[in-house]
Amino acid sequence: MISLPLFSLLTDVTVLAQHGPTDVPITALTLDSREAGPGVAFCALRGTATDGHKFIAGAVEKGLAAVICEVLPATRNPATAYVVVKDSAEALAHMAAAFHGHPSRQLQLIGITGTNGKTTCATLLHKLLRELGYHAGLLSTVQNQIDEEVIPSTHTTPDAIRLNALLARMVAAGCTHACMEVSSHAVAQHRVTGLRFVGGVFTNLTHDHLDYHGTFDNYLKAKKGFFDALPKTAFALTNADDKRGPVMLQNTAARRETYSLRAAGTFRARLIANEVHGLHLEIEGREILFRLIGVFNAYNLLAVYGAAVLLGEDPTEVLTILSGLTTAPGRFEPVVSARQLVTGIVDYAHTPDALENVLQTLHEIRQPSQQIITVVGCGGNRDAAKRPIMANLAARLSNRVILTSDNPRFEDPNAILAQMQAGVTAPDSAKVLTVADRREAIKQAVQLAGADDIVLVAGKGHENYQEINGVKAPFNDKLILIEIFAALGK
Ligand SMILES: CC(=O)N[C@H]1[C@@H](OP(=O)(O)OP(=O)(O)OC[C@H]2O[C@@H](n3ccc(=O)[nH]c3=O)[C@H](O)[C@@H]2O)O[C@H](CO)[C@@H](O)[C@@H]1O[C@H](C)C(=O)N[C@@H](C)C(=O)N[C@H](CCC(=O)O)C(=O)O
Ligand SMILES: Nc1ncnc2c1ncn2[C@@H]1O[C@H](COP(=O)(O)OP(=O)(O)OP(=O)(O)O)[C@@H](O)[C@H]1O
Ligand SMILES: N[C@H](CCC[C@H](N)C(=O)O)C(=O)O
Ligand SMILES: [Mg+2]
Repeated sequence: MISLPLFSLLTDVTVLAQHGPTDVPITALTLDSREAGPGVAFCALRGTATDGHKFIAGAVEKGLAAVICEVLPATRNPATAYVVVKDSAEALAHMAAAFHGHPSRQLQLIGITGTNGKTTCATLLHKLLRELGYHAGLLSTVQNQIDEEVIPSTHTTPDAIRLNALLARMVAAGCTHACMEVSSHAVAQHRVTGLRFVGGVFTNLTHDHLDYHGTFDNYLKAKKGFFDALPKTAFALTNADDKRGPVMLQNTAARRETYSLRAAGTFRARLIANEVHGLHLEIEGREILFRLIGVFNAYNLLAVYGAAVLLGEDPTEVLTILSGLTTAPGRFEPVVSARQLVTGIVDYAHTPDALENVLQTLHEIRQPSQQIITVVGCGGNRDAAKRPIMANLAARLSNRVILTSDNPRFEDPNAILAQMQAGVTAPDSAKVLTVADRREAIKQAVQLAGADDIVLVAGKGHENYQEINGVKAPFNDKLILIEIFAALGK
């Protein structure tokens, strides 16, 4: 069990005031008063729904060792240490890193940020490092991994306590490298503050999460914040073809590197062909076939190639391994029916840009006779502005569309669907059906599909649940597609 004196956790924290004992032993950190108890240091965070400061008194009653807060409570327990800081989330991140012995400093830690492609790039880089022979960890939306051991993930980027605990487990298991996704929420909430990265990668920035960040500019600032905090020993690798790619490098101390399919850059690729069985690319003079499909994946592959070369790996060996890798679960994943009459594609496209890319890719690789039937929904309690845009795109780029539910959470599924329908233009409306029940929607799409047609089921990818009113019921697009193909004899 870890037990460290409070003062040793505060080395990197700017303390405004301190009351009570300073050398109390801390055996656990928490950001949730419900986990309070003897030996625990509770950080009171201001959240989106409530304020952790409200729970300080209740937590202290449970025998808390220390409280980290922005506002000192008027009544205090003399046996408890109170540490006043400017920003509790920032303080918590530094304390969590110190509590776990700064595991990021013992790893080659690479962070990947951007609207789309983080999971794909982090997963590919992890697979690549494993095939190069390293012990390596992964923190991603789909799952966390220590080498091949899978640890379920709850967030794209876990909170600072869980994050540092996971990195420490990686170090203990002998990992030399770790790849992680850095979400904009994580940057805004200081989940990654205090970590030492050897490299940062930016994929792209398009519409998402405006409900949380308020404006696109704030969303951009959150992503850029990650690059701004990179040390000068790190590399900062950005997508030169993305409108916001160069902005990411503006204020970073890190070594500035770029990748591009269209312009000059440290790492350059040329698209030779984008076909149903994969991508044919020329990377730095070498022509290679890859198993991933879609031009967007050419960017992901190039980003991963660049990161690996910047880590000092041999370019030829990296390309050889990359050419054999398959995509992350639920990312443009083909599901072919037993009798091969219909092709299903399960994809995690849950933003307008991702959906457009995936549909565009299907247009590029399909035979002219193949129809595209799209099943798509938009998440509840998430950015509502993307709903009409996604429905509009789906209708414009598909032969038929079934609008359905995707984790309605605490919203009325029919209200979400009405907002989606509002984006469909009158000429496209005849192509669009609305079926709130997702299983029924997938079934109707498969029924509509003729021989050889393509059914795209978008939005949930690897997810194995449908979240309705706070309850996650088992639901997996891929398994349901397989079941429906069998039931309908396709
Ligand atoms: C919007 C958001 O990011 N919310 C995260 C945030 O919760 P919150 O701000 O709502 O917290 P709150 O309920 O207001 O409570 C404030 C504080 O009081 C504490 N509290 C609360 C009640 C109590 O009795 N006692 C107590 O101490 C809470 O523990 C919290 O520290 O802090 C929590 C603890 O770290 C997170 O679990 C929670 O993630 C929620 C579940 C979530 O859905 N987050 C999503 C949006 C998210 O983070 N997504 C990103 C990116 C997705 C992507 O594009 O890939 C991710 O990285 O996963
Ligand atoms: N480089 C890319 N550019 C645009 N779209 C992409 C790119 N890579 C993947 N996509 C699309 O975005 C979807 C999500 O990809 P991925 O899971 O890799 O992104 P992510 O950034 O991890 O998403 P999240 O923020 O939800 O964790 C994919 O299913 C695909 O449709
Ligand atoms: N990381 C994203 C995932 C969205 C996936 C989609 N299926 C949804 O539920 O909206 C989020 O939490 O906003
Ligand atoms: Mg992800």
